[in-house]
Amino acid sequence: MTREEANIEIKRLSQQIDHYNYQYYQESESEVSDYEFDQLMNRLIELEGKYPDLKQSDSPTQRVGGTVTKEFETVVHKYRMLSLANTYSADELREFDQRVKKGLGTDDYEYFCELKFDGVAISLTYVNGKLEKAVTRGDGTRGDNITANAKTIRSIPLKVRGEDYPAEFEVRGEVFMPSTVFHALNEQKEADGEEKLANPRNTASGTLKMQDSSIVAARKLDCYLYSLLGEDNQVATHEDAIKKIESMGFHVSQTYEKCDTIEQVIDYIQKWETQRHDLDVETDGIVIKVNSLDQQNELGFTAKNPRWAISYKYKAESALTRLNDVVYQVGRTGSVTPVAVLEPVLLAGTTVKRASLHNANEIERQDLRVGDYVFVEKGGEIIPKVTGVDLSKREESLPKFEYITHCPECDTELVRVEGEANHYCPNIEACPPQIKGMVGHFVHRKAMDIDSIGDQTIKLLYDKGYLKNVADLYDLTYEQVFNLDGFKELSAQNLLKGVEASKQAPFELLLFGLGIRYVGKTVAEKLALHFKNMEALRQASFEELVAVPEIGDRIAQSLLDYFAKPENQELIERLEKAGLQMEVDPSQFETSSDLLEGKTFVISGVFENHSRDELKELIKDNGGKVVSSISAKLDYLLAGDKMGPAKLEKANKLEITIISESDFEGMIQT
Ligand SMILES: NC(=O)c1ccc[n+]([C@@H]2O[C@H](COP(=O)([O-])OP(=O)(O)OC[C@H]3O[C@@H](n4cnc5c(N)ncnc54)[C@H](O)[C@@H]3O)[C@@H](O)[C@H]2O)c1
Ligand SMILES: [Zn+2]
Repeated sequence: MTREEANIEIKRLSQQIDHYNYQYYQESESEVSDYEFDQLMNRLIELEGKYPDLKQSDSPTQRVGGTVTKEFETVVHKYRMLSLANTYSADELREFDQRVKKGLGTDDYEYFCELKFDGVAISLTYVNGKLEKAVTRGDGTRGDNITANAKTIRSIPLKVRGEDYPAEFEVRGEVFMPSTVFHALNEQKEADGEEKLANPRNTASGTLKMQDSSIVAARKLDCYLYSLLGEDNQVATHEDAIKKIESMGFHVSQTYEKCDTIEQVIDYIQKWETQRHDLDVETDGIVIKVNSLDQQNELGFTAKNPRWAISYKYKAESALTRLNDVVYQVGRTGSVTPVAVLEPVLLAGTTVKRASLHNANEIERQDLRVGDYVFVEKGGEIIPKVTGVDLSKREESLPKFEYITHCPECDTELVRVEGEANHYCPNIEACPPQIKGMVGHFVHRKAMDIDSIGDQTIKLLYDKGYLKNVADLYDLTYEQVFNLDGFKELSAQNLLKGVEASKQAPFELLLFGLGIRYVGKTVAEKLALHFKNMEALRQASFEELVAVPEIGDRIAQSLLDYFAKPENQELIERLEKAGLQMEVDPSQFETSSDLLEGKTFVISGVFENHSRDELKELIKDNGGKVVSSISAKLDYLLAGDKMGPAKLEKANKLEITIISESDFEGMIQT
């Protein structure tokens, strides 16, 4: 390689890495696997090592990858928040150990091993035992002030436990979304016909950057702390620090271990390689730290990493195999997903024949072609995925891949919604998987709860031509059901009993059961409570819809589209004739009261449990009034986080009663 070639490659790699960093930290998206990313970074480090004079001062090898955003206040870190050097090999760990030994001039040192939690780094500052601020890592020097969001995380104490804490200290840790929470969220997304989230890390990262803390609160994030900083901590080792953090009431993972030698560290790594999958947090490796804080100081830092720590990353298992075909699945909502059909290959102990391909963009980005040799990876997800193409193995004649234009099930031309990656089959009324999916959704436990009808029965009914939409359920006759494969007298009666009982299901469940795009369970509840009955909802204009708290443009438009279709109107008429509940049960209105009769409120700041719109609604429902400016006549200032100082001052001057969200909740409790 000539110097000129090296120069070109360094520039290209830097640009690529900058792009992936931006996507990862700013947009919370991974376009390549961490392993691929780390390979690019290693290549850049290698080239810069060979040609030191070509190294740019702002090279990604010299900087922490993140940036600060405009949406939050910028805070300068008291102690810089750095990255960790990383490795995928035991030999490189042994080299790290040699460097530590040399740097300290002794072999009298210990290591402290922890799992590397795959979330978002956070710094929490406590003054006099109280949480003062929570800041993201940002570019390492400056981060985003996300205190309001961090306060919604239950395991972050607002006040530390006990009396034995330093006057001012900082703890650092990783905010993450527990795997169980992530999977539940995705199930909900699927049921609501929304695009699924890629992984817990990106979801946690995206959630922390939301402007509305009440959504953050609903997302149930968690946080493990793994570092204590400050002038007056009175700890000599990292181990002491972890124990101290724990005694102050912070959440600490119980997976750490102290090791005397690097070989013990390697044992620890092996032990957790498989066990880590049983934890309710995604992990991508191990962090190894020199235990003594004095020795940490002695070793110091490079521009980007501490010299006293390193991370060992587990490589996702990967295999190379031939892509034999691409087939397409049509989901309940008509969304089309491509699936790779592979030459069977052994991966992580199982034979893999199919893998997910995400979407058309992804296929195009990878320039994937049938006949290619592709890399298949099994990460934390259960379904393996295609992560790349081995271009060196491509036959010259392979034609470029063409994504289908028509539905494989009903041959309707596919559409693509702007801003969304997937194609859709718009033929909701007659596309077989969509009909079966719709009925499956309707009878689901969380919707109309007709447990006498499962997927198998739906298929039988559909194949006989008895079921073209959910209203047909209420026209089923005993003879039809009795004559189905595998049905007897009792099972047929049971099925019809279940259908009959569903006529009493509450209106909001029916609304959810209809499977209107973006109308999930909570949205259905909100709409039902607001409009009270089907007719009012059907008549509602776009403006009236978006005026309902938490109903955005997208949901409103979806409802308008739904009710505009004559076949949907007909469906609803049939359901009404069959005797289903078309209005909410009046006993539900008893939440409202006249407890706040005649009282005026100003709402300011950001709240933990409710959005501002919800608070407004609650005040109105209980007879109170929301006004916009503070005057001497005002009764209450309902104050959340980030309230403007001017408002506060004015309220204090006029001696207005300032109440918190929980004070308010107390006021409307009956
Ligand atoms: N796929 C992509 O597009 C892409 C893009 C950018 C970065 N990345 C990945 O991110 C890595 C670099 O990111 P980084 O600098 O945020 O992280 P890092 O891998 O360099 O590790 C540092 C971070 O580890 C975390 N951590 C978790 N558990 C810890 C523990 N027990 N002790 C200390 N720290 C712990 C902290 O958040 C800390 O900031 C890359 O190596 C790559 O794998 C991927
Ligand atoms: Zn179709």
